Amino acid sequence: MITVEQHLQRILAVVSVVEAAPVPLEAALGRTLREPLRAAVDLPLFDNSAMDGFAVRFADVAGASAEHPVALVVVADLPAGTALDPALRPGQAARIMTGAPVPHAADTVIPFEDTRAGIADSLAHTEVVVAPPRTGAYVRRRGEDCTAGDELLPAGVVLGARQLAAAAAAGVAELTVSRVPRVAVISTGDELRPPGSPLTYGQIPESNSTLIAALCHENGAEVVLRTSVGDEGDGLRAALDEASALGADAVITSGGVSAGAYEVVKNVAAMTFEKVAMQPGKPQGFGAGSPLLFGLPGNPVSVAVSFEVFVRPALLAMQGRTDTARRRIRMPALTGWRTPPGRRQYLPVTIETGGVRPASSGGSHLAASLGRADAYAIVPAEVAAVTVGDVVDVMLVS
Ligand SMILES: Nc1nc2c(c(=O)[nH]1)N[C@H]1C(S)=C(S)[C@@H](COP(=O)(O)OP(=O)(O)OC[C@H]3O[C@@H](n4cnc5c(N)ncnc54)[C@H](O)[C@@H]3O)O[C@H]1N2
Ligand code: MOO
Repeated sequence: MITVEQHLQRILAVVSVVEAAPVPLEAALGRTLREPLRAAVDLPLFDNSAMDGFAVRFADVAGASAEHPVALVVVADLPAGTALDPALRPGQAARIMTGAPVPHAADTVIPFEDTRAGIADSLAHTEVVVAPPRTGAYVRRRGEDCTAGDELLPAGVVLGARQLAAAAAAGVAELTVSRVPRVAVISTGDELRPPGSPLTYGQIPESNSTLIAALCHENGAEVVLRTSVGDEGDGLRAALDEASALGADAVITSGGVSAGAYEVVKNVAAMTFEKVAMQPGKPQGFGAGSPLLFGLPGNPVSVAVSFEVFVRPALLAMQGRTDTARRRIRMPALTGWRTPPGRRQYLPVTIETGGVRPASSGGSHLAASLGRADAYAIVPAEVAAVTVGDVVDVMLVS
């Protein structure tokens, strides 16, 4: 048996990064950034007001209080978007709304709440009844967030909502991102029928392609072919040819890689087969050609775990992602469980207050229980059992 790291290393050693091209922000969600995002403008672009109120000269209002209000003459009205920059003489103020440019002649903003009449009759005069805490109060300074040319994101990060919003805010309309990798998903097994179709004795619903396709989408890849083939005949060979014709970057098969009499993937696909010291996911096939071939074992939990451990890092590396590892935390076990001898365990668990609890007994066929899991507990090969309170590594997947 080889270790998880050995198998992963062999895979990552032959992954090549797909092409990159500029796309509009609307098309960039979930894609990997390939050139750093640099701000096109200063943020904020200009000194502007953080509050609805009055732009004032600090010196005029420094001594204001309820007992000694300071009366100011309002000489301008500044909504957000205005291009006005009125001059203010001593004793003068400009009414200003949140986001409007603060006149160069002002240095401080007084919110309506700190004036006697507030917004009422605020276009001609106002009386300030609370002194601002300091010069510059409620003024959002030009460039305090970033200045034009600053690197806001490095190449290699995935673009989510917050990253795209940062680009938009910084005046950037296009980002250079990786092409979406193309994946073919092939399930194997005579017993498989589409979910929901009538089943005769011995048949089961086909679920691995649903799992793998969803995981591909979650990780930035598109599924260009999804099919199920039998254990005998030319189905697998034809599906592999079709995957190549469709320009697949990777093919992910499930089933047909262990020690039985009808191991179609083992018989047909140009893969090397290994036993990896993990449970589930022991039998693994991999083909280093083009497309890359991943031969995952058929058991549904084996598929889910194998995808996380081997396929996901490869798909992310293909997109140029610098961080391909799932986030791991350490949490106590809320109940104990048994572990397989000599193999690293990846146990589906639920995260609860104060720790993790097994989502199943650990059998690699327990597909329904997998629906409850939001993480995998990772237990080293040399640990024989986990007891309540033991702190375990937990790989977060949702
Ligand atoms: N004599 C041995 N038998 C087995 C070994 C072994 O070392 N020696 N390894 C076991 C382990 S561990 C695993 S994991 C499985 C892997 O088997 P295969 O990859 O050959 O997968 P199949 O036999 O085709 O299927 C296994 C299991 O999963 C079900 N399955 C398959 N595909 C799907 C699908 N698309 N959707 C839902 N369920 C699927 C299938 O019906 C089987 O129950 O081998 C052990 N045996
Ligand atoms: O290694 Mo298999 O994936 O345990 O069931």
